[in-house]
Amino acid sequence: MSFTQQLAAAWQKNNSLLCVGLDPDPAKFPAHLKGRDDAIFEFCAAIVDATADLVCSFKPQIAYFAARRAEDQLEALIAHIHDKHPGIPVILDSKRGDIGSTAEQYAVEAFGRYKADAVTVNPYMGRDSVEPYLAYPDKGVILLCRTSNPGGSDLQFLEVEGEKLYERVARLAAKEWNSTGQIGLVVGATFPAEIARVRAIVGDMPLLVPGIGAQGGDIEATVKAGRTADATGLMINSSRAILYAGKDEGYADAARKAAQETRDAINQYR
Ligand SMILES: O=C(O)c1cc(=O)[nH]c(=O)n1[C@@H]1O[C@H](COP(=O)(O)O)[C@@H](O)[C@H]1O
Repeated sequence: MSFTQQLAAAWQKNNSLLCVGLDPDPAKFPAHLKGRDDAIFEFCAAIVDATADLVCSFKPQIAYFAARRAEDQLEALIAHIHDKHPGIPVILDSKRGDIGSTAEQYAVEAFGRYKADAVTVNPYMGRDSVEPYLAYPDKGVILLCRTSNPGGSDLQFLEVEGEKLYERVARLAAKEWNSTGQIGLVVGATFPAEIARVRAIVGDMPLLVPGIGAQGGDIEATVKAGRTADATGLMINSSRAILYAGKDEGYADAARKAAQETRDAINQYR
């Protein structure tokens, strides 16, 4: 099954547009996990098991694993999701962006090593930095377009030949690069007007929308700007607000409650 088919099935099955981001920071772990060799895996797997029926996808962020030499725990976590919660797509958030021959290696990393269903990619080096990922016809390739961070405007909002740079990325992605039909775009929840603009350019393409929760993006504005005619089309990511909803041994239950509330808040506006 392709990434977009898997995502469509997960939207339906769990009645959810919520993507739980897995950004494990050991400094924020509950005391009973501190000092354990497998703490990162244990922390994330408990969150995954507590929220898997409430989400349309999981998004592990590679830096949180690589910074602590915990890539083996990232591999184990993705295998755990595939094994215990089949059908929930895993987006590896690595935001790679390099020229073709090196991008080929990053694609092997994401799809061969980690067995992710989709990967985030920085397309600002152009077409040939995206193409190597499209050699995997069933895999999702989610391109940064209009990012949620304040500095995103420094470059992405520049006017180029009559359009904004992020609009050019959206147009190229939808009209010229999408040979597999598996491209998606990142648009921040902190910029709902631009979500609407991107939606108008790209049709039904899936949008990964981070920025609700800890970054303060507005759920109602995000959903109304980004939903498709069938009230799907979005993977609305929340990481810290779910992962660290609780501080003690009950953290997974607290994460479930936060995920449920977020999913329901999103569904209210679909
Ligand atoms: O590609 C991303 O996932 C991403 C793009 C973007 O524009 N903004 C953004 O915050 N992200 C990621 O989404 C997550 C947001 O985390 P929280 O702010 O804790 O919900 C982090 O993993 C970020 O790296």
